[in-house]
Amino acid sequence: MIDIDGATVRYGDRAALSETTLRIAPGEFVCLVGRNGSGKTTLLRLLAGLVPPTSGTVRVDGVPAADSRARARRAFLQADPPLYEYLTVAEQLRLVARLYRRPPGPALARLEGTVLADRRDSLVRELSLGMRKQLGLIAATVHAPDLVLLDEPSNALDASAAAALRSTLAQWHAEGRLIVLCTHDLAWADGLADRLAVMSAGRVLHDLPLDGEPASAALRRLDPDGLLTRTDAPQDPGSESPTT
Ligand SMILES: Nc1ncnc2c1ncn2[C@@H]1O[C@H](COP(=O)(O)OP(=O)(O)OP(=O)(O)O)[C@@H](O)[C@H]1O
Repeated sequence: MIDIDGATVRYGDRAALSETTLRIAPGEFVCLVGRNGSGKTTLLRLLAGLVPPTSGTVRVDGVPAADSRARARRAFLQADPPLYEYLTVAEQLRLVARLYRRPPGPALARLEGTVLADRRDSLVRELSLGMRKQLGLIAATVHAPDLVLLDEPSNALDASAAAALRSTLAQWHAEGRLIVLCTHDLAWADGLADRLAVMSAGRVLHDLPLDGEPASAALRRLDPDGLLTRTDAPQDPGSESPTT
């Protein structure tokens, strides 16, 4: 269970999140959408315990997001995953598995069927961005987390890696894990997400259940001119009163 209550995050003078409130039940799959700079990554970083709220609270299963009990059950796939550049692919996974006191075998087995299958002995610094993303996802989830946070996970993936990721996410969702994914590609929500959280100017402006409807259709009804997601839209609707 995620409970963000009136959370503000400031970077110096700039409020990246402004009194944001969002609740997500166990097992839900929520897609965060919104224009560049609307606060999606900051919200994920807040949930990952990487930035503290300047005011307000963020709790994961009743404990603050930065608490080690929350960290042990959570994975965060960042847009460019932090990896040890001078380890090989296999060494990276062995190291992370060891840190979580897990056997490395299941993580290494997940390389099969990916472009990394024959790159186990390549240094991480020699991998392409799409390869790094695939390795980053396996490394971030060696501990079978119940809460998975993903920042633009499909960016740089080819069609086959993107399809594999979708099927992994569908499986995790079916297993009851809570998933929060931020994306500019609304098609990613289709058939996967239960809800869209539409962000603007540092707030969740709309919390939109999908009920099986394609995300683009649901969003078009709410926002026919695309003001909330188009990067070339003329004005920022986040200055209006929030409605949910
Ligand atoms: N480390 C930082 N220092 C200062 N300002 C930051 C920092 N990170 C983000 N911001 C600011 O916070 C606001 C929200 O940024 P954030 O990265 O959360 O948006 P986003 O919705 O993820 O954007 P995008 O779609 O472009 O990835 C922006 O105004 C951004 O300039």
